[in-house]
Amino acid sequence: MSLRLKPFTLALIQLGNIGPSKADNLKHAREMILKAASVDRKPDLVVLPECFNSPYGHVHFPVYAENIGYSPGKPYSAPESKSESVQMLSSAAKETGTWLIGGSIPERDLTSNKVYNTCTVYNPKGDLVAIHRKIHLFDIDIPGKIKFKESETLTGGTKLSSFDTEFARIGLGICYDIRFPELAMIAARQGCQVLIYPGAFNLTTGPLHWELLQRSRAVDNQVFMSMCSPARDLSAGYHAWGHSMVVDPMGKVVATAGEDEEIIYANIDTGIFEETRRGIPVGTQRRFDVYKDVAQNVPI
Ligand SMILES: O=C(O)CCC(=O)C(=O)O
Repeated sequence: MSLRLKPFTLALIQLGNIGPSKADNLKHAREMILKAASVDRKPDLVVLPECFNSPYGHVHFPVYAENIGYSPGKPYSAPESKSESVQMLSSAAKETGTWLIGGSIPERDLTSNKVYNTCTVYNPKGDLVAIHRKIHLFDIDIPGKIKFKESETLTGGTKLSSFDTEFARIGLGICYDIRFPELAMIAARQGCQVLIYPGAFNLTTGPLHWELLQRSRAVDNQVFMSMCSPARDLSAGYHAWGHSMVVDPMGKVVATAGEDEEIIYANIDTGIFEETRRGIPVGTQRRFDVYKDVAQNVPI
């Protein structure tokens, strides 16, 4: 059943000071969630970046990984979770009374022993209501620039994820997932009006692709698209691009951060959503009769 988009305020925390101490990372993230919520017009939804509790790199994932008590097909829980990150996020959502997309953390599935890059989502009561395991792993090699291979230690998720709030249906992805338009397209067709992907692009692909990809997914699907990055830290092993961003369904950047730690806010406006879909009705003009085979597995 589709759910009507209502106006709401989104806060993105471009978190800095992510170092080797998980306890310090969690403490700082918690302080920033409280700070993001302690403004006159409290945001409805607060978002953290990808890998906010650990340094970013495949060697770190297994070391920082936590079991979050999730088994596919079983109801989620938060209060019973033994994961210190889940406990912090759940209590911060409850304390602030806001929805919270808890960026992502390395997650270990105790049954399979596999490690995932996982986003967890909490309602204002602190219940864990959704999880997304990064589907497309960040394996790239641009000679002389950047080589990264998440698949050395991570396994890709196998499920699309979204959740319903009282103001929107929100589709989830993590970083590299944005390069695969199918994910966003399916989420939009399933009624998501807002797509939020915690991410951490880099200084090679960030300048060219970070904004381009978000504006593309927003325009393709006539949705709000947002990615939340860590702040740039040139003393860390991985240099994040920063520039956390919110794009509206016409492709306009409505909020953007710089490179440093910062909280940005965006008012999600239903007018532009409705006008875009009314004015450019691509949603009802698709020619599946012509491109019905597009979903076939034909490599480019
Ligand atoms: O796609 C990119 O260029 C960056 C992706 C990335 O940093 C990630 O998936 O963590």
